[in-house]
Amino acid sequence: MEYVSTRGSAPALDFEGVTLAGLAGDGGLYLPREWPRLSRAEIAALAGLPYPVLAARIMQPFVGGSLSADRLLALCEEAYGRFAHDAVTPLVQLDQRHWLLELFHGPTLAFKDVALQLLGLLFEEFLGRKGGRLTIVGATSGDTGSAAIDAVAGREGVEIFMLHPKGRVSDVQRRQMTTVLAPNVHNIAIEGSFDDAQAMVKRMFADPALSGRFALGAVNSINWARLMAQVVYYFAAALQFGAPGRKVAFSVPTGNFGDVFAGYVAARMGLPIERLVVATNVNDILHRALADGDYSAGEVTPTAAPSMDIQVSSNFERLLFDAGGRDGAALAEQMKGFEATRSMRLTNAQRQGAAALFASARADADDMAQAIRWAWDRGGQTIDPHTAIGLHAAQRQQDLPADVPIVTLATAHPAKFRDAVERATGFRPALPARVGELFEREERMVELPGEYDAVAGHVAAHATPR
Ligand SMILES: Cc1ncc(COP(=O)(O)O)c(C=O)c1O
Ligand SMILES: N[C@@H](CCOP(=O)(O)O)C(=O)O
Repeated sequence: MEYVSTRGSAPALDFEGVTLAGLAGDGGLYLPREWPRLSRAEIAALAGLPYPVLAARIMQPFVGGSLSADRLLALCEEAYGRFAHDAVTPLVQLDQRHWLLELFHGPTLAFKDVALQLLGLLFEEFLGRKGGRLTIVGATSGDTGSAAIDAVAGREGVEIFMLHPKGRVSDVQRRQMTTVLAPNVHNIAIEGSFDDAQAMVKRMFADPALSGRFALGAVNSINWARLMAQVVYYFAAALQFGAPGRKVAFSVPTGNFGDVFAGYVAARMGLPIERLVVATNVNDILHRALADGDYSAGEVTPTAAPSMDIQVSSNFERLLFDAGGRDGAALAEQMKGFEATRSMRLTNAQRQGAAALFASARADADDMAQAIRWAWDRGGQTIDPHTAIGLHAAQRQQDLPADVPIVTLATAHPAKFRDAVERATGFRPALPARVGELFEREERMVELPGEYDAVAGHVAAHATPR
């Protein structure tokens, strides 16, 4: 399998290459040159497989010659063996129509674990072969940070510098990062928003002072391997509803467009998906882009769903490339314009390509609280604010055919955001024992101004050269 950049000029790489590279050298994001397709019979044959086996089967065409089938399966068994539910990503029914796909049974209680537990192992595998080292630079609005740190803490040959927006993640999210005291973990709280942190990370990849001295790697969903691992749970859910014989719709709480793009990949592989609903909070650039073609970023508004407080949504570029006709040179121009003005219009081809599968909806604070209460009224089901935004959007899809179930992706455990859940329901969810005594532990992080030179200088001073 060969991977190409959305901006057309970086060299094509194999799976091992894109996993270690993260961002493409031309500033674009890697995608497979062609989508592997599964026939209806091949999809039907996947029903009933244990999650790690299903994961290895779905991912093998993307991994190609970089790992043998046996080795990939062994890594999947190790990664998903750390989940607290046998099904890994279980389905829960809310009513006749609405279901939750619980993605938070991993070690850090968010959907990010599904991909990052595997990515940590892939880094170790590939670095072990080459004998190199990797300096990971990442940005988080709360969940990627803790999942990535858990996946790489203490691993040989890897160090991680994780930027988060100071004061804009929940206490549980912050402590899940800052109480990991392994020497290869560096937490940096910056003044500003997640968008500022993400822009700095992308700039580091293009900065010869850093990329020349250190082998930079990515754990954000700019790294193709993140998305690849997330494709699996769309298959796992749809198979339980009778795929390929029955269609399913998914509602996805969205920020950086990685999770919902993984659903798009599943559809491109042949999984019959009726609709993908992009659910946003008031940071609604994606809702505006899909509804009327206006992709213009405003200031980020802090909300009770902080992990979705994002305006510049990295993976949207992958959709614009694929749905818009895969013209890398034209997209590079379009993205250059966006980077200069923070605004662009989608082309007709991009809008039509997206409209074939995607719908969108936006939820404000009241919509979110109402959705949390609605689930609570269904037998005391607790959902977190991000999941609630997805559920709100799912409930707006009244035009779906009556026999199509709609599955909301439950992206975080409610206890990660227990203040918001308690405000909406009066019930305070307890943290599962597997995260330990978070509030008893020492924290370690540095605080830096939201200035590139300060942050890049800190990384350069503390990272280990290649
Ligand atoms: C709990 C939660 N829900 C939803 C999202 C949005 O997912 P994505 O950025 O893949 O769109 C995130 C962060 O990415 C998250 O942490
Ligand atoms: N919501 C994310 C933001 C980073 O997204 P990613 O999927 O690109 O890593 C977070 O919680 O950190």
